Amino acid sequence: KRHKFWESQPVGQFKDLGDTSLPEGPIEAPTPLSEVKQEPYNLPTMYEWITCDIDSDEMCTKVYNLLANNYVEDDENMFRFNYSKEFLRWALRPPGYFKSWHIGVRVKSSKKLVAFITGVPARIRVRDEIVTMAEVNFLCVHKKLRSKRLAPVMIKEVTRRVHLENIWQAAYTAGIIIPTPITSCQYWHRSLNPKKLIEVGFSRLGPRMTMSRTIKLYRLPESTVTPGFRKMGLHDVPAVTHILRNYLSRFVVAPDFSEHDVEHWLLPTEGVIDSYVAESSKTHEITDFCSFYTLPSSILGNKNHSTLKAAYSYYNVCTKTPLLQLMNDALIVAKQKEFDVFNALDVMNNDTFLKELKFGPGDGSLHYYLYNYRIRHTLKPSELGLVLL
Ligand SMILES: COc1cccc(CC(=N)NC(=O)c2cccnc2OC2CCNCC2)c1
Repeated sequence: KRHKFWESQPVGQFKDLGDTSLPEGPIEAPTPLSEVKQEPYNLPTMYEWITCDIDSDEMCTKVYNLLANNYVEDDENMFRFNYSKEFLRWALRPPGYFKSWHIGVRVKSSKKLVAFITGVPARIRVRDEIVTMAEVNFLCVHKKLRSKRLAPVMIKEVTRRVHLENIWQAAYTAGIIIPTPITSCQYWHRSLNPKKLIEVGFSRLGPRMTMSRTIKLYRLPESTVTPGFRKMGLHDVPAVTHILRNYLSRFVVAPDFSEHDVEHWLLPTEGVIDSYVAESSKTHEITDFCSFYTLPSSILGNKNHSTLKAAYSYYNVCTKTPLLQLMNDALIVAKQKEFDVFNALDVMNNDTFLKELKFGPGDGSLHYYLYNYRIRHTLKPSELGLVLL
């Protein structure tokens, strides 16, 4: 398949798959900062670049509305991600973030925001190398401006601004296959509110299943079972960082989280991120940890429901409690918080609980990519320890 743009970029090329003579690591060397293009790429005449200050409620609302109306839909165009403003502020302002990497395109005359792309800095370990990368996300072009080849120029502009900060690698995901996935993950869904999921067409009643039998199948206990299971607090950051770093060290690609990163990414924020620890009553040590983020979807064209409340598995670590039991407790608290569905990818050790906890396979894949970094062999999802938002 012709990938005009991606065949011009420093990414693994399909033709290179299997060529073990190519070294693992950066594909192109950094260029001297003086040689990085100083001015923004050209846009079609009537459009201009803007840096989106998401601290401003007005700008954050414009970004929210652009995404809510034009961002990723499922394959059957029945649902569209509906990231909240609080979620966007959390996702885009981690330690060391750059405002200049929150990039918008607007119509010069009307000042209407018509496209968006972002990067946030992250230290990512690839095998034994820790690489500071940009995590690129939220690439969105207004539905009315599709096929104007805006996406390539937005990708080049975020790349240019990342280069200006002396960062030369990036990580990103997509639901489509472009050159070249480092791994391809399956997504799985665990019904929490099966009646609503069937009403809105997210799920279908199984063969030889009635609605009441289906509701009974997915029923969960009212309360969690793990002793010492409680919400994570600020004072847990050092212990959570310790067990999380140890756990993530097992994977080929994983974030290199500091305590400061854990404080940002994993401390509970209402309606954005939920995280729980299991504290031993005897030793008071933190033995386990689970977390999920809140990403609702708009339901397109259902007369009774407008929003699907979805939880997405984030990072989970077990040192004492069986992962099956810890994740069942995560399902229980998600149900208590009235989520309709709990989603997970088959990354890390998730495949050990998905089927047993009654997750069903989703109808698509999520592909992970690195920019300007070659991985010698495509990874299995279980070798990946990175969850993007
Ligand atoms: C249910 O509403 C949807 C609205 C839009 C798209 C999809 C399907 C889909 N593409 N799902 C995922 O990509 C996905 C499924 C399970 C876990 N994480 C996921 O994506 C995350 C991570 C990548 N950025 C989007 C959120 C579903």
